[in-house]
Amino acid sequence: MSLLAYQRGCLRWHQHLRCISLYPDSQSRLPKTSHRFSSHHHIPSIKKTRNIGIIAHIDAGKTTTTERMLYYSGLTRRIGDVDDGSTVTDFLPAERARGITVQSAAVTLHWPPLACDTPDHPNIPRSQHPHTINLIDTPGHADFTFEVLRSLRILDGAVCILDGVAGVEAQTEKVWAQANKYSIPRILFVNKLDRDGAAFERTIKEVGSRLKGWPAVCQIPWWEGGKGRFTGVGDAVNLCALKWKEGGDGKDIQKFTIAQLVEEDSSLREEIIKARAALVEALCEFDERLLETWLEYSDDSLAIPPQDIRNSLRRCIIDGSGKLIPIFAGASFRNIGVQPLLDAVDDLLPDPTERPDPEVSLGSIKGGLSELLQGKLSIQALPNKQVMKRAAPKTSIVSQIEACALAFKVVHDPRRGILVYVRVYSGSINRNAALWNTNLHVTERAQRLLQMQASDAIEIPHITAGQIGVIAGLKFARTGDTLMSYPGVNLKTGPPSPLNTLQLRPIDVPPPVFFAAIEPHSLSEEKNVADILQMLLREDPSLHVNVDDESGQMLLSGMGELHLEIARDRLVNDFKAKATMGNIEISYRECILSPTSVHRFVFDREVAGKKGIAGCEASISPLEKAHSDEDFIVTRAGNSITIRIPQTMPDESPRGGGSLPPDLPISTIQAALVNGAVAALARGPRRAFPLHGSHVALTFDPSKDFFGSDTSPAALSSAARIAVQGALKEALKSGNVGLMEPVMNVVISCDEATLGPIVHDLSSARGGHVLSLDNDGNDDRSALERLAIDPKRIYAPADPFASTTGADTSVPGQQRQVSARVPLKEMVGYLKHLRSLTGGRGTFIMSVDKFERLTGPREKAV
Ligand SMILES: Nc1nc2c(ncn2[C@@H]2O[C@H](COP(=O)(O)OP(=O)(O)OP(=O)(O)O)[C@@H](O)[C@H]2O)c(=O)[nH]1
Repeated sequence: MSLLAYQRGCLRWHQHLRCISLYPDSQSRLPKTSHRFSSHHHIPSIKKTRNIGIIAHIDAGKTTTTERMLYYSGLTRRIGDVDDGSTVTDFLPAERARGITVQSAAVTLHWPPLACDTPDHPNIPRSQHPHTINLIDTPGHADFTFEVLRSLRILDGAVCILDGVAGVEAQTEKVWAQANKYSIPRILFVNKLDRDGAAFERTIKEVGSRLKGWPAVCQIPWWEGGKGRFTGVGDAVNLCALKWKEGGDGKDIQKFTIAQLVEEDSSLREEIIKARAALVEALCEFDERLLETWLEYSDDSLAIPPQDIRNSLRRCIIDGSGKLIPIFAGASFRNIGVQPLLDAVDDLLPDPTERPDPEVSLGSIKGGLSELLQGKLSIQALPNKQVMKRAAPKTSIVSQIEACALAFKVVHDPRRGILVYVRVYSGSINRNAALWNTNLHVTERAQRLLQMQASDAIEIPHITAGQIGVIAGLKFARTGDTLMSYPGVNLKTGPPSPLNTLQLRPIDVPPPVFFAAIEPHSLSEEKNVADILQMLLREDPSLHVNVDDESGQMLLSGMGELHLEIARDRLVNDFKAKATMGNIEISYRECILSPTSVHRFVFDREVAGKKGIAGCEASISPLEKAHSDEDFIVTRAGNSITIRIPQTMPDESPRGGGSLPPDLPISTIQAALVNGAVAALARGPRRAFPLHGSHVALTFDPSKDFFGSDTSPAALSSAARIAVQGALKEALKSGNVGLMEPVMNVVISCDEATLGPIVHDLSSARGGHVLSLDNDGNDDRSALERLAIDPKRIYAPADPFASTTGADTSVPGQQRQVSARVPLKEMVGYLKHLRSLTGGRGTFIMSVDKFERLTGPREKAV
C-alpha cells in the first residue's frame, strides 16, 4: 500500500467521525502529512495510553480482529490471515499451524495513527487524538487459562470478542469472571455477524444472562434491506449508520446521518432511534450525571450530545465491575466494524492512572504499591534482628526505588533472542539499569529496551510507569518475575530486606495435572535438551520439569494434553531439540497420612571444588497443622513449608561465631532451605509422584547448623533436601503415604435433547458428581433478579433470520449447561465422546478443583 493510500484510509475514517462529532469545523485541522513511517520513537503520554487485552472463547476472532487493528493503525501493510497462517500476533510456528493463539503477544499501535492528530479540546472525543494502545492478545483455549490470567493482571482494560453465531461460550464466561475479579473495565464486540445463523439479539440476551451485566447496545447490525448481507452498523451513540464497501480492505466507509437514512434505510433509522432511547435509559439507571443531562434535555434521548453519552459509558464501566457492558458489532473477517471498536478503546477504556493501586506483597505484608512508595505500608521487623540493624530506616529504603516492573511474558525470538515483556508500575526503567529480580534474587542489566510494533522492534531509551515494553538480553528473568531498579546497591544481595522480596500482583500457578517423559536421543544431547526445557519454563511457568533422581529421566508436566503437545512442538520443531516426548499421563500426587519424627542432617561435602557444610532439621505432616506466627511460611505446589531460625547465640556456634555474615542474609538462607525442601517434595517415596497437601517444618539453628563461611546456599539446600527425604522414607516405612488424583470442575454446554445421555454418562460411566443443570432461561432470572432488572427490558434489535418458527426470541435458545466434578482420569479423550453424543455440537471446559485421596480399587488401578 502506498503512503498516500494509507493516509487516505486514515483520514477517510476520521472524516466520518468528525462529520458526526460536535465540531464539524475540525475537518479543516486535518494534517497534510503522515508521520507513519518515521523512525522516531513516539513518547506516549500516560493519559493517552491504553493497556488492553482481547479476551474471548477460542475461534471467536481475536487474532483476525487484532490483524485489522494493526492494519488500520498503519503498522502492517497488508492484512494477515489466520487461515493461511500469515498473522503477526500468532507468531509461533505451532500457533500458525493450528490457527490458535498460544502465547499472548503484545504489540504497540497508535490509534488513530499519529498522522491524524488534532489539538486537544475537552469536548472532542478522545479517539480524535492518537493514543498508544499496547495490545495483549490472549489465548482462548482452556488449557491456557493461566496464560490468560497472567496477562489479565497487567491489563487496564479489555475487549471481549464474541462469535455472533455461537453467542456467549463457556470459556468466555470463565475469563469474564476472572476479569471481574481483577476489576478490568471491558467493552464487548459481537463478531462474525456476516455468518449464516448470526443472532445479535440472542447474543445480547445471553450477555445479560450469562455475563450478568446490563448490555448497553452502542451499535446494531445493518443487514442490507433488513434481511440481506451484513454490511455495516447503526450507531446509537453518534446517531448515524456506517456502511463498509463490499470486498474492500475496510477503509472505504460511507456514513449516513439519521436524516439521510430516511431514504437509504428507514427501518434501520427507526431501530437506531430505539437503540438510542434504550441506551440512554440503561445509562441513566447507573449514572446520575447522565440522568441530569437527560432531564436538562427534557427527556429527549436523541438530543443528548454523543460526548455526554461517551462520558457516561466511561463512568459506568471504569470500576471494572462489569455491571454495564457497552456492545459493538462487526465482522472482522469482512473488515467491518474494527475502526469504531478502536475508537471505543480510546474513548471508553481507562488510562493507567485511572486504575486502582496495584497489589504488592513483601512476605506476609500486603498492600498497594503507592502505599508502599509513600511509606504508608508498615514494613515489619524481620525475625533476625542483625539483618534489620543493617537496613536503613524504612521510608528512606522505599524512596530509593527507581522502578518497579512485572515481567509478564518471556519469548524466544529467533532473530532477537530472549525478549522479556514488562509492564512498568512505578518510575522508569532506563537503558542499562541494573534490575534486581525479587523472585530469583539476582541482578541483571537491561542492556536494550524495545517497543514492539507488529513484527518490528524500535529501540527506546526508557520504559516509563504505565507503559509496556521489552527488555532484550536478560539471562534469567522469567514470566511472572518482579524486577526492581534500585541504584547503588550490592548487586549480589539487592535492595535491603524486605524490599528484595517485593512481589507485584502475585498469582498462584495452578498445579500441573499431566506429565510426559522427555527422552534425549543421546547422552550428548542431554545438556542441550535440559537447556531448551529451561527456556520453555522461563516462557511458561505453568510448565514444570523434574529430573527423576534415580532414573535421571526428565519429566515435563503441564495443565492439559494440548498444553504438553504444544510444548513438545516448541521443543522439537522450534528449538530443534533432539529428543522424544513419551505418552502424556495423568500426574497423580502422594500425601502424608500422619506426622513423622524430626530428621536432622548435616551436609558436609565438597561441591565444585568448594567445601560446603550446613545442617538442618525436618519433619513432615499432613497440611492441617496450624503454625506459630513466628515461622516463615511459604506455599509451594499445594504444600506448605515453614522455616524456624531461632535467635543466633554467638558463642555457641560450632565455628566462626554465630553471627550471620552480610553476604548470607536471612532471606538467602530461607530461599536455599525452601529450594531444598521443594526438590525433595517433587518426588514422593511411594510412586515418585510429587507430594501434595503436606507440611514440611524446617529448623535451621545457627548455634549448631551454621559453619561460618563454609555454609553456602548450596550446602543449605542439600541439607534441607536430604533431611526432608529422610522424613519421607520414614513415612513410607510406616505405611503413611497415600495417593491422590486430580478431580476436575467440568462445565459442559449442550442442547436440551442431549442433556440426558450426557448426565447419565458422567454419573454412571465416569464416576462424576453432577452439581447443577442450568437452563439459560432459569439462569436468566436468577442473575437478573440479583441486578433487580427485568430481563424483558434488555434492548436488542430483532434478529432477521432467527424466528422463522415463531419461537420466543426473548428467551435464549435451549442451551443447557451441566456442571460436574469428575476425576481427570475419566475425562481423558472426553471431547471425542462428547462430540459423538451431541452430533458435534457439545463443548466443555474444565479446571482442577482439587486433589483427592484415592482408596480401594481406584488406588489399585493407578
Ligand atoms: N465469517 C467470519 N469468520 C471469521 C470472522 N472473524 C474470524 N473468522 C474466522 O474464524 C476463525 C477463527 O478466527 P481467529 O481470529 O483465529 O480466532 P481466535 O479467537 O484468535 O482463535 P484462537 O487464537 O484460537 O483463540 C478463522 O477461520 C477466521 O477466519 C468474521 O468476522 N466472519
